[in-house]
Amino acid sequence: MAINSASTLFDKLWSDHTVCELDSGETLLYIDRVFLHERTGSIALQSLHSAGYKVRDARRVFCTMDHIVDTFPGRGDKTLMPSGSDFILATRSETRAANIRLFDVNDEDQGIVHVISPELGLVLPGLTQVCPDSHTCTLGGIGALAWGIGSSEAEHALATGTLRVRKPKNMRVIVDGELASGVTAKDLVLHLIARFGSNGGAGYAVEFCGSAIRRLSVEARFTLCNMAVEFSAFTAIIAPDETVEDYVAGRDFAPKGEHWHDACRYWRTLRSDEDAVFDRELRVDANLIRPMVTWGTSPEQVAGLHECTPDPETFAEIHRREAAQRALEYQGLKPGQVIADIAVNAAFIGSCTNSRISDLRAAAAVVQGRHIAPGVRGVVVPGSRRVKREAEKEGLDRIFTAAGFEWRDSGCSMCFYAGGETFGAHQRVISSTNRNFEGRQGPNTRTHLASPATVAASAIAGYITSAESLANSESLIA
Ligand SMILES: CC(C)[C@H](C(=O)O)[C@@H](O)C(=O)O
Ligand code: SF4
Repeated sequence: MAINSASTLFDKLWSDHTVCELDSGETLLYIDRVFLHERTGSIALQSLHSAGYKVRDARRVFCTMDHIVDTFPGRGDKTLMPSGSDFILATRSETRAANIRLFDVNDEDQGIVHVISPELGLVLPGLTQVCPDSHTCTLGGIGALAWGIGSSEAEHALATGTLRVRKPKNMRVIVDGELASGVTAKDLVLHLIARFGSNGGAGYAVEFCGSAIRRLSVEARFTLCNMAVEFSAFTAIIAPDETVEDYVAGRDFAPKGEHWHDACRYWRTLRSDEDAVFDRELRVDANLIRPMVTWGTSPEQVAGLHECTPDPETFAEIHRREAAQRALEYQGLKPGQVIADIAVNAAFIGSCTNSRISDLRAAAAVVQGRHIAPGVRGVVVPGSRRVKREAEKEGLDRIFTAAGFEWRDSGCSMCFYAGGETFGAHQRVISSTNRNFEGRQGPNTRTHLASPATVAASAIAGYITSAESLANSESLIA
């Protein structure tokens, strides 16, 4: 096959990990890291075990308890989800039998899978990492080639250290300009999905680049790449730079000494060539982005705070019209309602999208010295126990609890209804998570996705608002 000398970053990582091309048209890729969690990982391990296969190299496999485990302080193996502890116990015994490092319920490094793998330096720029979890694309933020797989693919990766994958096409999303103060990577990704649709990335590996991306912290890059799957992309990636090197340096499992320098030398080659050709290119002007909040039940049903819920009749395509009708009905909203006037019952700060220390700092900065509105329930769930400890060291927990929020232990918690805890039917939740599908936070619970700062401001106001509008309205009252 003729190889074009100019390649994209994605092509380079793909070819660096290619074991061979298969007759099926797939590529057999070398997998550097497999991550598991108790929801799907336990199933993959049990099935592998009962089929009589072994984990090929347990040193490259890690597992955490995040999805089903409760987040109440003092938690144990019992869960609100009926039969949840079966997953926990199975995960513990299977990982022990396979000699896999497990971040158990109360391990001090436990946390949401996509939060802990970069936090501990287990995933690194240029590595391939898979996990039976769709938000594995988060790790593209560090320059890793990471994507979510199914449980049976996880079995294949565990048994062989490789995976058969059909190569997606290349897309480049260039984000130039500067995000206005108070506008975050979450608003950026919601804006992208609003403009190009929740299907806009289907069939592509997306590289984010441009001046606005270079300015993002690594944690913000994780937020952006996290929602690549809500854009239907195979995955997303951002070329590692000095910001990434600073982030990785000194982490527990990061290379040290001479290995560190070798690693950095390799990471600096990890960029798309100037003349690399992308199959599709999109441009976004960061200056135009404002805080965004979803009104419907898909991340593409999203608008700026001062915009209105749409009138479904105005959609030309029938499927969009019907989807909008159904979404408004589920959400208990009418056409033409101003987003910023919608009252909320609950606020949730957490998830692999927005539960890192910078997210908690941003939310705490809004909450400080204020109290959540009467009747609103606020819950903050740090993404990992390390994030929790750091937040407590900085006194963020006290800011949240003084304002009336619950301060939890780490895990996925109410990002995803696992059959246990929920805010309840018809409760309207402003949430820093990534999915607003029907039932996502529990049967008939209504979800509005937003950045942590917007979630915090809305909890204080009792209705959807941005941090900036909250401050403005307070100064008017004062
Ligand atoms: C339970 C798990 C497989 C699922 C995923 O794949 O993403 C969950 O993490 C989610 O966010 O919906
Ligand atoms: S925090 Fe939410 S989105 Fe992330 S892995 Fe857990 S359930 Fe999935």
